[in-house]
Amino acid sequence: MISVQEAQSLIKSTVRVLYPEQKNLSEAVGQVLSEDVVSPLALPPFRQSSMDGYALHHADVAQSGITLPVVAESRAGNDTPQVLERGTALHILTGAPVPDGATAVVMKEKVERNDNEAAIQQFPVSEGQNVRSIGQQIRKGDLAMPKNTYLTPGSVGFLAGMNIQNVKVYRRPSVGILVTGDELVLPGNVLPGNDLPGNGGLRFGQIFESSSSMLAAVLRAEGILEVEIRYVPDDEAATIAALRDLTENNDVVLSTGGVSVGDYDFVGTALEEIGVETVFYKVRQRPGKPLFFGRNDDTIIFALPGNPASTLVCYYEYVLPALRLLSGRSDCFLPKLKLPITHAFSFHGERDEFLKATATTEAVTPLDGQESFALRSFAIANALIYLPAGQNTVQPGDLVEAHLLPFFC
Ligand SMILES: Nc1nc2c(c(=O)[nH]1)N[C@H]1C(S)=C(S)[C@@H](COP(=O)(O)OP(=O)(O)OC[C@H]3O[C@@H](n4cnc5c(N)ncnc54)[C@H](O)[C@@H]3O)O[C@H]1N2
Ligand code: MOO
Repeated sequence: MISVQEAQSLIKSTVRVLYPEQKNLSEAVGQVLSEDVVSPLALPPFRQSSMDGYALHHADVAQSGITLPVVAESRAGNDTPQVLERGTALHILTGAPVPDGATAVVMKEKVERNDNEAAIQQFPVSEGQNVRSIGQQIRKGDLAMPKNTYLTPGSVGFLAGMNIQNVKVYRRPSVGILVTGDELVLPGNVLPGNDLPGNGGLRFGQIFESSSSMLAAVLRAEGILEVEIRYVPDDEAATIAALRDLTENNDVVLSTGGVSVGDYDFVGTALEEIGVETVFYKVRQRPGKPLFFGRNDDTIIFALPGNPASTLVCYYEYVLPALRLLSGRSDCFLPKLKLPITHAFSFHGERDEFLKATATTEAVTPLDGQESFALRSFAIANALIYLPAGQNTVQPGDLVEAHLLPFFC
């Protein structure tokens, strides 16, 4: 059994970034640039007014109240270059080209307009005031965004403003999910005769399968939509066949259940049978001890423990970082904050604990119902508290490490 830190560093050292692809800019948000983007033009491309007002030569305003004739107008979209004579003013609107000869724009609120004259109620007027210079944001040929930058909506807007329509980004992984378990019934798949009052549609011994919807949901939240889900009973041959198919067809395979030591846990045998190389098996943590991580050619494989809360903790702490590394992100782990805990908590044993919690920027509260079979606390959690085995008793106000889930805002 290895530590949480050893497991996470093995993931970092094992996972290699996927090859890049050309993507339409509008579809590339959330992906990582695989090459530098250089600006093909200066922004702004011409001298622009940043205010509605009057363009003039700043030296023409020798005192407040000076009056200048208004000789022309420039509005946004004006495509005719203009020249301003000394001693005159030009009515200008925000975003419009500033004429040659004008060195400043005085905002409308500081001007009294009478017919064709503008009385400037400001002194002094400084050179360059309210004028955006050519290339003030970026010059032609400058590095706009370096390789390995994560594309946010802001990045998309910035690049669109340079007429960049396609970008080269690291590919997102495709994911195969293998769900194992004889006891599982797919939601919505209630068999005739089973919908007896009071049993919710289940036969004795059955439960509704929840982990595949949950995994598809966290993958969707990460922008991963290429997801293939296979369901198998606790049967060795079926598990081997499905795992082999998924491993051949995907960058990442996640299995749920059947990875512990039970007589009907066939995932371990199947992994061995198809030749998956073990990177680690079992992590000193609760929940999620029987986590397996391995690789087979270009595919990485996580066998996630079946208890749904264990599945999700392992997803956030190990699978998500691996998916991000594959996609070219280096900031792959959940962000961490040291926060005071609001309630006392203690545990026994030698495994580190991950507790479902609600966090604010001020404090973190462990939730009731930490058992690994239950998702009720996870349903409202926005953080995990990480307590190493050495910190097994905490009092209100003690600082603990909170790992913020992607939904923490
Ligand atoms: N003798 C031992 N028994 C167990 C050990 C151990 O060390 N020795 N470890 C326990 C721990 S910790 C965990 S976690 C589980 C993991 O076992 P598996 O990965 O083999 O999971 P299963 O037995 O198949 O399922 C566990 C539990 O979760 C439910 N489940 C499974 N898949 C789903 C799903 N897709 N949707 C909803 N619920 C699911 C399943 O019905 C079981 O209740 O092993 C312990 N045992
Ligand atoms: O890890 Mo098990 O995940 O303790 O229930």
